[in-house]
Amino acid sequence: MNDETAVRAVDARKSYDGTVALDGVSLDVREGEVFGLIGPNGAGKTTLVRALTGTIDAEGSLELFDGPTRESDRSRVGLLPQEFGPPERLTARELVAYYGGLYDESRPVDDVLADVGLADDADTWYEKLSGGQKRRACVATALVNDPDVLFLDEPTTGIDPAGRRSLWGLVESLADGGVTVFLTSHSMEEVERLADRVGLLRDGALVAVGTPADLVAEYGGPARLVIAGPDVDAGAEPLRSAGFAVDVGADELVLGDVTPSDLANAVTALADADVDYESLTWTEPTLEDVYLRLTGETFEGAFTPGASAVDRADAEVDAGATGAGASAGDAAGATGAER
Ligand SMILES: Nc1ncnc2c1ncn2[C@@H]1O[C@H](COP(=O)(O)OP(=O)(O)OP(=O)(O)O)[C@@H](O)[C@H]1O
Repeated sequence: MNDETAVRAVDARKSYDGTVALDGVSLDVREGEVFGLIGPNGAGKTTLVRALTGTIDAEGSLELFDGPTRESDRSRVGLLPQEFGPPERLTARELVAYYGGLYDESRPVDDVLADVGLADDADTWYEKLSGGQKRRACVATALVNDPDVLFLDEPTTGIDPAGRRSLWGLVESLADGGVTVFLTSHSMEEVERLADRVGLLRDGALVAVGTPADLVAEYGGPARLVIAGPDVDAGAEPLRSAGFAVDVGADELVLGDVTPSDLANAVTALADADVDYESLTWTEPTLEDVYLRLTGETFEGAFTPGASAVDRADAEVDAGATGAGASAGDAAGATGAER
């Protein structure tokens, strides 16, 4: 990454028949940076991608490589639109070759197909590819001109987990090679993994921009401990007496602002009160929490399954082994938790 600006919007505005899609968006993306754009359906992500790539007109200043988007060198730009319906009666190879033919110079088609994991399906009709394979073929059309800036509008929708990971690896290697990537996605895992910085769009306005870690620190909220089981509500009062803030849900207790050093105390309070439970899950905030908090979206039981769950047996063993004065390190170690 360097300090040159690859993508810039200054006060970008767009309305469709009275519907405000972009309400004054300003952002800069540096060369070699992976920028992730997130936001609810209808927030304006696709509209911003279209404005930045010049596929729609918008008010404000839209720039690529320090010049107006409309005047930019198209051969330096790759675009995977959210909706893309190429001719079906072409093989994957012919499709990518067709797009390659639109440029004076393009990459060898088979190399591009190999990059997206379609080497073995190069001669399959587009219409006979699976949904995920079609999406990969579409990604290949965006790569064939070897772009310096690549716009990917929900690239992994419909792609299976292994294919998704291989596409993530591809994006990472493109970024390592200096390609600027502007990515929209509804997968917080994808954005958290790939993006150097993330922007959250809501109602056409950019409400937060930062590195995933900074956004999580600022907006993610506290770590939580979720205690689950049909009889756990009996643990609410003992845990409150032990100093925890406790929310009682359906077959679960949610303890807010729990640090690793608090875990053993919670286990001990449950054991002392003879409360039965099936699982303990300690969860650090993630980008998904940031998203939910900043968009105001929520859903019943909106607790992300933890990265660090202990089953009851392990918890009891650890509580028993360390006694009432269990150390923070022991408890955190039992969950594999990291701060
Ligand atoms: N061609 C269009 N004509 C009329 N309204 C449109 C058009 N394209 C988008 N809109 C409206 O503009 C707003 C932003 O849409 P946009 O597709 O940019 O959102 P998005 O964040 O990409 O959504 P999603 O996550 O569902 O893809 C929405 O209210 C949408 O209905």
